[in-house]
Amino acid sequence: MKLQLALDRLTWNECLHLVQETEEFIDLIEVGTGVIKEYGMSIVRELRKLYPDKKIVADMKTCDAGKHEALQAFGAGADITTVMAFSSDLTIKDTLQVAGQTGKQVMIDLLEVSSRERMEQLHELGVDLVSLHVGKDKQQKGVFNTELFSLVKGFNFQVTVAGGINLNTLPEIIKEKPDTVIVGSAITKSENPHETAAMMKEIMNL
Ligand SMILES: O=C(CO)[C@H](O)[C@H](O)COP(=O)(O)O
Repeated sequence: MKLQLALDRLTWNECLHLVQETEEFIDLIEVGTGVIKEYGMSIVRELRKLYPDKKIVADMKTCDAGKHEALQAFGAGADITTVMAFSSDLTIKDTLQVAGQTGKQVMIDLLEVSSRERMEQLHELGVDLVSLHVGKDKQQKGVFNTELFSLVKGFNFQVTVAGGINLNTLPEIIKEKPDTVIVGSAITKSENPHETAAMMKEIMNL
């Protein structure tokens, strides 16, 4: 099971510092949407240069102009780009095509999507990687709940999970055996990100 560090609502230097602090425990670095809006592809390029062997996710949250945005993310060195599940099928197809041509991957963000019918359609489109996600704003009403896994049960997707996951909720989540757990604030706002990331990785390896 992999640990993905989400870098959100942080400055450039904070991002670099946090990756440096947690490097040995994280499998993927996610450059968050807000960080991309602030610094563009430059910070993806910088992280690629600093961490040539780490997988990098550009959380583009693409919902249109799929080809262009996928080329942007992959061109900057990202291994994975994110596309919203509610996007047009054409957007999803285009990004999957670019990923296929470049040997990269598309992660479909299931934020606010709860229909099994859409899961069928995503499967038909050739999607293989999805993210069960409770958004930052909605976390005011509760963080990631394992009931969400029922949405993807029976599909052969690689599953990642995100949404306010912390040391208390992690043990229940890993029982569902997601491929990747995405953690942002619980590490980035921790007093000791190194220690928190280490503890999370240890729980995941149990
Ligand atoms: O995609 C995101 C926000 O849209 C975050 O990367 C994801 O929710 C993880 O961060 P946190 O653990 O702080 O919720």
